[in-house]
Amino acid sequence: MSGTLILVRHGQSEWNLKNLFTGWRDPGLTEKGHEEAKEAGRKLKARGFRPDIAFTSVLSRAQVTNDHILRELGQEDLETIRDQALNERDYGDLSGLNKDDARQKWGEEQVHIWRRSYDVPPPGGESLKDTGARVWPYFLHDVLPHVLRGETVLVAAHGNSLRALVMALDGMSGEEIVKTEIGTGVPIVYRLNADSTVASKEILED
Ligand SMILES: O=C(O)[C@@H](CO)OP(=O)(O)O
Repeated sequence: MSGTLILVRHGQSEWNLKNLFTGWRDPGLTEKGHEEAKEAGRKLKARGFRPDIAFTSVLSRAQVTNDHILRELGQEDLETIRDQALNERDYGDLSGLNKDDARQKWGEEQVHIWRRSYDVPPPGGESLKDTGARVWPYFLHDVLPHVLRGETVLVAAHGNSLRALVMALDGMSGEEIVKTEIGTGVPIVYRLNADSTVASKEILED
């Protein structure tokens, strides 16, 4: 066995609450979102996790979530690497639109395909496959080496950048990933083997 990889989606954002496609737009967290992020930190502290390094995106909702977690752990000065590769999927022309309005305009099925399919991109944006094509190489090159050295690594990111990561780690098919949702502020803890396969996975839900 090698190290531990902790994935956390940011707490609820203002645009999650307003039901808007967000992607690379940069709204802040709601009160509930701040609380969810702190709770993620408390859960990790209660289980004795102490990250050696943290990674996050260049979007504030993920960075603030990372800050809350580190503060709860008493590790606010921990080295944190920010990279665009961990950003949310780019929702292209859908960014800023209301998801219910989009369903009215294009139909329930089409909107679900854009939101959850593996390889159908929304107009002007990234499919999950496109998102994985930047998240996975970054993970392999920058994040995984820390885990394989036996470290505990925190990644605070986004619903779809984490879906891409989980899909690859769990070896899911394009059909399986359609049903996979990542909850806001819910830590997902992987222990990886020395050959980088998954030894165990635990979702720290209430
Ligand atoms: O709007 C977004 O960027 C994402 C995450 O909030 O939404 P969805 O769950 O529809 O992929």
